[in-house]
Amino acid sequence: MEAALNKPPLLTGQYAFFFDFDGTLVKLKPHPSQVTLPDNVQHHLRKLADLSQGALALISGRSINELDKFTQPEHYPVAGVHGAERRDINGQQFILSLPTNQMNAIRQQLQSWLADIDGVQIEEKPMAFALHYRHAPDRESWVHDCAEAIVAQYADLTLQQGKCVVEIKPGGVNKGEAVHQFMAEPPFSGRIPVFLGDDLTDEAGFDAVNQYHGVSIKVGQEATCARWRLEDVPAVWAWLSGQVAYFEQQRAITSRRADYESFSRSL
Ligand SMILES: O=P(O)(O)OC[C@H]1O[C@H](O[C@H]2O[C@H](CO)[C@@H](O)[C@H](O)[C@H]2O)[C@H](O)[C@@H](O)[C@@H]1O
Repeated sequence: MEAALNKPPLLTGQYAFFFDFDGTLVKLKPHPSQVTLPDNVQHHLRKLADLSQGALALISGRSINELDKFTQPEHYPVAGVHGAERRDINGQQFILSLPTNQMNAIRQQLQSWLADIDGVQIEEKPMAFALHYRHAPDRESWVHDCAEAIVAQYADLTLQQGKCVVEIKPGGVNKGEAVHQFMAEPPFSGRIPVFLGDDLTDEAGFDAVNQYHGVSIKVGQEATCARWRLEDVPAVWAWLSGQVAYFEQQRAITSRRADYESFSRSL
């Protein structure tokens, strides 16, 4: 583990919240379809979005469609596939798509190399492929070779490493760019960004947030450019619940003070 980082301080200002999904809001599971977002965490996310005037977004390697299934009925502002797709607070979508014939050719190549390998899973997204080897650790280097061979054929693609996964995604997109795009528009602009994430793809998000002198929070023990650290997913849940409780208390105090001032003016 690198230099010890402290737990984040209690946040007391006007913030914009950015959450990674897998390994941050939900515990990692053997298969991508097995993760669940607990009801109380959903509840706290909803409250935090309300308390920050909607300045809360998910920024994930998963597709927007997938993320919406986990958070329904809420449709948060969201960046999916590491920023290749994004939906703003008004529901407007910005999609960087790949040509259909390119997606077809990649799918075919990946299937011919990897489809019958036990424990390797090809996850297809609208403009990317994630190659999972959590259940075939001895195949890691073969999976990486295949991903590199694909990327070598297309100038518009790049690799993204993750936990037991290597992804083939469009070049030039990353979570940092997604943070900048959200921060340029309401209700995020003018607020201090906070980003929580656990994996390599989140480092670009931390870097962007650090540029705003914001609050970057690494979940887990690996090396990072984040400035604060939380131990694991349950620690994120506890932090979220504590922040919501604090903001609610502040809102109640402000409202009582307003009542009192209006009462004293009426005397
Ligand atoms: O950016 P994230 O929200 O963290 O998404 C990153 C990738 O997460 C998923 O894969 C990871 O989580 C799975 C479920 O716990 C786990 O089985 C897998 O080994 C991990 O790599 C998701 O499947 C990918 O599409 C995301 O890009």
